[in-house]
Amino acid sequence: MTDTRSDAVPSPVQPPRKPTVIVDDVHITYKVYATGRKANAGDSAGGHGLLKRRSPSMRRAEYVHAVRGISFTAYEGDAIGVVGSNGSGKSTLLKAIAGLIPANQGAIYAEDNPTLLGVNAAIINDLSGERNVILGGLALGMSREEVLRKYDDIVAFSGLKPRFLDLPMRTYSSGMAARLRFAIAASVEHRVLMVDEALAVGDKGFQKRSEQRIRELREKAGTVFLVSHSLPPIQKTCNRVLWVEEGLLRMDGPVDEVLEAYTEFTG
Ligand SMILES: Nc1ncnc2c1ncn2[C@@H]1O[C@H](COP(=O)(O)OP(=O)(O)OP(=O)(O)O)[C@@H](O)[C@H]1O
Repeated sequence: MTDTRSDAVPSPVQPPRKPTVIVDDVHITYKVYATGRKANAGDSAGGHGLLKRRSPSMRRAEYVHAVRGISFTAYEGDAIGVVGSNGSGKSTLLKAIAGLIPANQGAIYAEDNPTLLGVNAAIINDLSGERNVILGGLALGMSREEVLRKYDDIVAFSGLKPRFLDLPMRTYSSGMAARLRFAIAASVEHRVLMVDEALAVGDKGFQKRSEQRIRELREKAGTVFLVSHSLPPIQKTCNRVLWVEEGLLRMDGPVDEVLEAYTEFTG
């Protein structure tokens, strides 16, 4: 439509921003089998219950509608904070964007393969930190030579003392393991990187390095999603925030505006 008003000021022409992720009316429902007493009410004919094999028909299926019709578009250069109460559907949404769980309804279009980096990301606990760096790098598409070239930087970024690198990862604290995972993932340039709570685990130095890395990824026109219950990392790195509550997108907008409303909501 043409603006015919004589006082209309022509806006400067901006190059169109390129979408990297389009989430279109996505619904995700988990089907869970309840194993509580009620669910096993028909299961009382003999046996001591706990270890007894139950046929699926005897278990009560329940449905958790974790994401209920969320839509938004992310663009290159966006760093998007994702906030919301516990259990509101943030991780479920990111897992679906990463292609780890299917949407029951709606569609997700993503450029490249979005990488989800979570505190629970796969790591082989019986292998040493060193082996995990190499395997993790290979899994992210680096060549062996590339991983070896970046190895020292990855370890330095993680802030782990080198002696730990020879030990199996099961001997690491959860914070140490999360730092190493972030360091591995941050060594690759991602078009779409999603970080779920990983920044909350490190000390101040690690948090600074992580925030800096997120800014760099964003400057290189990647898209970063950052789920966090701690708001300062979002304030420091993001240009936009999605607020998810009870599976619905409650707000999508500039950082200050959304965080102000969210803080008011959470008290
Ligand atoms: N694997 C699963 N099976 C069944 N229900 C699940 C599963 N994962 C999550 N849920 C349920 O889906 C809903 C959303 O969970 P989700 O983990 O996405 O929330 P969240 O916003 O990331 O929470 P938090 O901030 O506590 O990490 C919750 O009700 C949760 O109980």
